[in-house]
Amino acid sequence: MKIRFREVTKEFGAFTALSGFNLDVRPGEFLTLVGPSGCGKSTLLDLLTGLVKPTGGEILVDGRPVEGPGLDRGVVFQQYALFPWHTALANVEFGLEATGVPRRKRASIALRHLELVGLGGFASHFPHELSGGMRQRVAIARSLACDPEVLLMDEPFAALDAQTRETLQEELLDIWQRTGKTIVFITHAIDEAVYLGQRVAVMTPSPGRVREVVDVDFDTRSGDLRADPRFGEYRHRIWSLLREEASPLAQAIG
Ligand SMILES: Nc1ncnc2c1ncn2[C@@H]1O[C@H](COP(=O)(O)OP(=O)(O)OP(=O)(O)O)[C@@H](O)[C@H]1O
Repeated sequence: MKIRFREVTKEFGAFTALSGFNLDVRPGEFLTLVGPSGCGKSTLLDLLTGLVKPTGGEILVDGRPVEGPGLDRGVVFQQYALFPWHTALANVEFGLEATGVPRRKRASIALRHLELVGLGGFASHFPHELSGGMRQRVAIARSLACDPEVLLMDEPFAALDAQTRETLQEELLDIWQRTGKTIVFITHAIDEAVYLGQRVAVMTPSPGRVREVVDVDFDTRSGDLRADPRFGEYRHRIWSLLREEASPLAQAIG
């Protein structure tokens, strides 16, 4: 297994955010994680990056406990987190500085990754000259340029309009297929989880744990997956799981 969460608990003072959380992620897998607001999705990602320590249990990457942040794990957040005073190229290069890549090599690696996300012609643009979708592409390029084995994504497309979001979803699948990265992708959106994930881990409300992992098994990932009748079936299955877990009040008003 690439990543293992074993009986992970996370408490913030008296509040338990995660309890008995178990999940395995396979090498090269695209796993999506859905759950209600506040169920601990972002906390899980913080644990996986090593920015936060679990209260109990363990998180293993390649069989080794996560001790802190590492270049083997790249992160893309909802907010672009680009430096406004740097060009797209310099933003991607910045990520490479930490990896010890010699200065003269950084520009060519950065450009190659801007090309990978379709922004080869925008290397000298500043973030304010780019659309939201383009800025998020730069953020993805910056993470990929460091060549992490695992890409952790926390609602990276949530702030984008529907059409841009669908375009970026397609592009991300393409990048995943080309690079073979292991991707853990957090989302609120059931459609997005089904479209992107080979498996969808459905979480319970706080304290979060895995309710069920749904295998999403399309014959092929090419073509319009959303038009496949099975897309609707998976969507409904996940919706039902989330609804079963919702509070009686939410069910009554929902
Ligand atoms: N540093 C912290 N101190 C105290 N409580 C925290 C802290 N970080 C998170 N929490 C709490 O832990 C719970 C889980 O938070 P988290 O952000 O992981 O949820 P989430 O599933 O990502 O939510 P959303 O989908 O709304 O982004 C929330 O109730 C939150 O208030």
